[in-house]
Amino acid sequence: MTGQDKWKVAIVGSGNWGSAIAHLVGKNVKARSDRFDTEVKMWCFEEDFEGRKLTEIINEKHENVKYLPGITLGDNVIAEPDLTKAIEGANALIFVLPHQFIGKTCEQLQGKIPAHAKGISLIKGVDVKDGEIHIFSEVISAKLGIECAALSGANIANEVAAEAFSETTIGCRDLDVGKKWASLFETEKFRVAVNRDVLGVSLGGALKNIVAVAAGFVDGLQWGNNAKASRRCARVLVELAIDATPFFALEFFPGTEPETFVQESAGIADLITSCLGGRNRKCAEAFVTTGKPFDQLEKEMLNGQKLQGVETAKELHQFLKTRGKVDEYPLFTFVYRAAYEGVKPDSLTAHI
Ligand SMILES: NC(=O)C1=CN([C@@H]2O[C@H](COP(=O)(O)OP(=O)(O)OC[C@H]3O[C@@H](n4cnc5c(N)ncnc54)[C@H](O)[C@@H]3O)[C@@H](O)[C@H]2O)C=CC1
Ligand SMILES: O=C(CO)COP(=O)(O)O
Repeated sequence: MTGQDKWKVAIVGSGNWGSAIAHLVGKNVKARSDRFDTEVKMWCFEEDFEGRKLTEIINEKHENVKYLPGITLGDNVIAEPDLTKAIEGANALIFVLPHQFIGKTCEQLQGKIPAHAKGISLIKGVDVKDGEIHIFSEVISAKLGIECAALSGANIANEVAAEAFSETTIGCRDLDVGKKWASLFETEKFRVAVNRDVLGVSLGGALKNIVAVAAGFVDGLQWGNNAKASRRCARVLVELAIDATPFFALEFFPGTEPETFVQESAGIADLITSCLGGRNRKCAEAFVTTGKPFDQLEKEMLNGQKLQGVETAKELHQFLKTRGKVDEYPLFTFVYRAAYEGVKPDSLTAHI
């Protein structure tokens, strides 16, 4: 399949971001029916909501009442609880799940996707196993035997769904295919840039989730605005983040283009929006103010949505340990130790 063929789209995932994307894609496939089949199936991990199946409610109300209430999905977006049925006949697959679920989901899809199909990963995280690290586009490609691009940016889902202005980046090795993906997502208010840097686009989104946790600690500590702006807190966090992310990317993912972190929405822009308004930041602030562990805060504060930052900090820590590099990434290591080993968030300034 090339950028010229007509695409039939399926969305694998239906959480907060998955549903926001379904809102955009549902509209775009109708408006661009010369390029896309107008029906979009969206796989939902089935659950009960107020005594009924969530998929039934979504298909009746055209709204994901649990993960994106108040936003219409369009009657051409069909929620489907059976994964195999959801992807049947599709040749363009959008993967948008919390990163901890993608491995098992791909295993269920093995042998069911034609080799000419195209994939795109909207997942922010990394896969760490047996001392190896991979971005999720690589995991999807390896497990399903299809080309897989990446989309990432400063994209808080509720804002994108409400059609507030946002930018994003698609990394795709074949630029024609990348442009076709862009035409599936782009609206006047959701601007899409395309480059070939699948690694940089993916790593910016994965690593900023850890930094957003540290930013939440700083907010929770309530040291005031002077401290937030000081060299040892916010500025150091951001400076370290700006350094550490491309440094990590170039060390372990050779071929990453460092400009992506500076120029693209998938880089610093996402770092900023996540440190200001993301779920990782919010729960990390509460971690400091309440003293509750992250898994409890996730349950109490996110209504089924999933935190990615502390999990990524743990996975990255395991990886850095196997490579003897823990001390070379003090910010990532600090977040791991504060989240899992009882290191006090207020010792941040001593650690970085
Ligand atoms: N929400 C946001 O603002 C943004 C999220 N992202 C990224 O997109 C990815 C998906 O995030 P969201 O759509 O927000 O998800 P979410 O955080 O809303 O997670 C809830 C989703 O996980 C599903 N789920 C729960 N248990 C499952 C299981 N065992 N197997 C499969 N699915 C299961 C739920 O059914 C639900 O659809 C993440 O990597 C996230 O970092 C990227 C940009 C913005
Ligand atoms: O990726 C995001 C914004 O671009 C969302 O970040 P959180 O998962 O911290 O909400």
